[in-house]
Formats: sequence, structure tokens, C-alpha cells
Amino acid sequence: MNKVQHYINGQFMDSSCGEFFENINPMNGKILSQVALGREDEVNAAVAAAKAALTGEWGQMKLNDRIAMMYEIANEIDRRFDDFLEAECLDTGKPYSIARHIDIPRGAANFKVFADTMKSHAEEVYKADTPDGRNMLNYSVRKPKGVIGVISPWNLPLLLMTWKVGPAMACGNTVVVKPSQVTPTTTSLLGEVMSKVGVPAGAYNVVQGKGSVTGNLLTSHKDVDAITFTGETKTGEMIMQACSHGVRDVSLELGGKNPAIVFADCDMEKAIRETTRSCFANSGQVCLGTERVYVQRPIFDEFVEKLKESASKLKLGQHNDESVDMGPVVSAAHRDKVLEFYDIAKKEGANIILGGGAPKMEGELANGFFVEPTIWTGLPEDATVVKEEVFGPCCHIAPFDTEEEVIKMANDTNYGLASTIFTENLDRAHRVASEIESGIVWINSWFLRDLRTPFGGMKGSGIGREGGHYSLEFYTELKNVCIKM
Ligand SMILES: O=C(O)C(=O)/C=C/C=C/O
Repeated sequence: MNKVQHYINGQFMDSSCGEFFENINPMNGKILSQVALGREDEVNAAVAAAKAALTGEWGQMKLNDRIAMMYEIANEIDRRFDDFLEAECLDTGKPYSIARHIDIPRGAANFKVFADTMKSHAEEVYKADTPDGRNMLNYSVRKPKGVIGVISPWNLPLLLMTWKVGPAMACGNTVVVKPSQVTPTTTSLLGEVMSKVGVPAGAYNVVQGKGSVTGNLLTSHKDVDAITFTGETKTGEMIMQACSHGVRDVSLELGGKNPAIVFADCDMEKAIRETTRSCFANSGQVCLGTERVYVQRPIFDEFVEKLKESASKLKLGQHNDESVDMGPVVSAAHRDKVLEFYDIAKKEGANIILGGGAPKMEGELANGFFVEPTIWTGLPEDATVVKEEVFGPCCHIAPFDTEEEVIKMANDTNYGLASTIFTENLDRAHRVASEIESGIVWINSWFLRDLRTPFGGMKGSGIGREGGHYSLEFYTELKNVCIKM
């Protein structure tokens, strides 16, 4: 049986308690591997190794050498592309067709983009008069924050973990990563990359385990200088509380209930294609995904019919079948949660345009955690699946008449992460984009990413922005130095 171990101080190891937990394959419910269960000993060892590395070989490394090492890590991820692809798809159930183009390429890109940022980033310098007729020069310098706790989610495990580890390490920090218990493998695989590249021991550490135990130990550890987390809003609130002890910085990218706004003057083919992606890609398990669709009344019936037709063509199946569009959701627990929302929608009187349950799968996939792509209409704006994040392959479509009305509906949520707008009237596109309360707005597109842009949510969707120099703001301490001349 495969084992997934901790990676601490440059070494793979089991837990001192000798305990493991099972990693389950979402495609068939079978055991994939035994995963070391991290507890106090492992968290303490990982944090101690990370802290020591700050003053050891890693902390003393010259900037250019560290930048070069970031590129080497990216190149090694590329060299082991197929290993990362297989590991990620087996852990998550996502098909090659998604992981090959999104998850794994971003694993490498997330190191390269921050190596580039470190090379080109300029700091501010100000020259000013002083009261005694002389001058002063003020300049700022950045120092790494120290030991960064990284708690990464199960929907895009490698992408979202390296979206934090890349900038953190590029800025000279050390990291202790606690991946989700349901998707442990690629964090340990990245440990093999770090060893291969010769990253000094202690710079990158992984403690496997359960959020309620290992995660809590990490976020409350006094030698962890800052925490970055992507995941559910409730968990984010708890992590923020833990960080208040010792006044430690926290970066949170949390949940969303993202609206798509489709105007009657849209390019219908584009709107259908992009909304099919934003609702159903990755089995709807994308924080940026769409779960509310607002369509201007004159095209409402046509849009519903065409989205139903598009979604009904999605092929569910095995991760390594290149023709498969959608796999299972990540775990039995998440499958049950999504199906519970499906039942609630039915009870609250939804028109079920498509899906609404679990599909009949053949062979060993019959034990997989599959749910049907689902489309509802006819629910009021205060319905459960219109207000709460399902995080599954589903959406509710509602009609609207005026721009003012739809902006109000779109903003009537505790979240504020992402939104999409479909219109060929660019004045309207920019006008509506400026009114929508979300950190990210895509116009006539979805999940197009320039990694230098500010990425993050407002309201209950999080705190802080990641990407380009925005990540530097979080992963460094900024110091101002003033010289009198
Ligand atoms: O594209 C990104 O950088 C990113 O963070 C994606 C997040 C998706 C969350 O589910």
C-alpha cells in the first residue's frame, strides 16, 4: 500500500505516533494510500525546521541564487508533469482534461511568476527638504516575514498551494504546508522536487493531517509568523481568530456565491460556453465558479434551453479518459453535502431543468462520488441554493429586466469574490463591472488569469490580495529607512 508522508527538514517521515489515515479515490471509493497523521510532534518539528532555516543556508542565500532556485523548482515540476497529473487526478477525481491545462501548469507558473516579480520589483525612494535647509532621503526595503503557515484546499490542491508557497519562498520566507486531508499527495511530491533541486532543508515543510488537529496546531503555533489560507469562510474566521494571538498577519481567500449577469445584447454562444465552464468545470468545485445566473428577460428562455443543452453534453467518468469533462466530487462527505442542497432546492420548489441527483455510473465508477450537473429556475432570491455556497456543479437561473435591478440582486450576498458579465455593449460592461461588489470581474470570459493582477475577495470572501507585487505585500515586512543629508 502506498504511503504519503510528512516532509520535514528535508526528510520524508511517518508520524511519531505511528498513526495513518486513509486517502480515498473519489472515482471508486477505494483506498488510494495511507497518509501519516500529523500531530503536535510533527507540527513542532516542522515549525522548528522552518525557523532554523531562516538563519541557515536558506536565509543566507543570495537573492539571485534564490530566484534561480525558483526557476529550477518550476522546471522540475514540468519534468515530473505526468507524476503530478496522475497524483492530482487520483486525489481529487478531476479529469486529465482539466488538470493538464489548469492545475499542473500553474504549479510551475506560480514559482516562475514570483521569481520574475522579485527580479523586477522596484521600491519607492523619496527626497525631501528638511526644516534646517538640508535634505533627507527615504527608501523602503523588504524583509521576509519569517515562517509562513500555508493551509491549502482540496479543490485545486497543487495550484492553490503553490500560489502561496511560490511567492512566500521567492520572498525568502520558509513554509509549513498543511494540505487538505483528502488531497495530500502533490504536497509530498513537491517535497521530492525540493530535495531534487537542492532546496536547503527546512525551507519547505509539509505536515499531513486533519484540519481540526494539525491545522489548529499550526495556526496557533507561536513561532509561525503569518498564515495564508484558502477555503471556507467559517474556517477562515477561526483562523483569523487564532492569528490575533501574537498579532500575526493573515491572508484569506474564502468562499463565494458568484453571479453571472447575461444581458440581452450578449454574444449568446460565448455566454453559454463560458457559463458552462464557470458552473460545471471541476465539478463546480472552484471558488470562482458561478452558482447564480441572472439573464435579461428577452433571452431568458433561450438561455435556459441552451445552457441545459450544453450541460447535458458534459461527459462524466474516469480521470484518464481524455473525453471526460467532469469527474466525481472530492469526497463522499462533499457528495452528500451537494446532494443535500439538491434535495433542499427540490423541497423549496425549484424547477429542475437538468440533473438534481446522483447519476448511475457503470462498473467500479458506480461507487464513485458523482453528482449530476444541475440547473434550477423558479426559486426566490432568498432560497437556500441562491444564498448559500453549494460548491458543486449547479446553478440557479433567474430573469431580470433592468441594469439597476440586476446589480442589486448580484450584490445581495455576504460574499464578494468573482462575477462574470456578458454584453457586447462595452460602456455597459465597464459601468456594471464598477458597481459589482466582487474582487474579480470577468467580462465575456471566465477564469482568464494574469498572475500579476490583484486576486482576492471582499466581504465574506476574504482579506488581502494575491498576485504579482500584491503577494509581496503579504509575504514581506516593509521597512522605511530615512537618511539626513
Ligand atoms: O487562479 C488562481 O490564482 C486562483 O487562486 C484560483 C482559485 C480558485 C479557487 O477555487
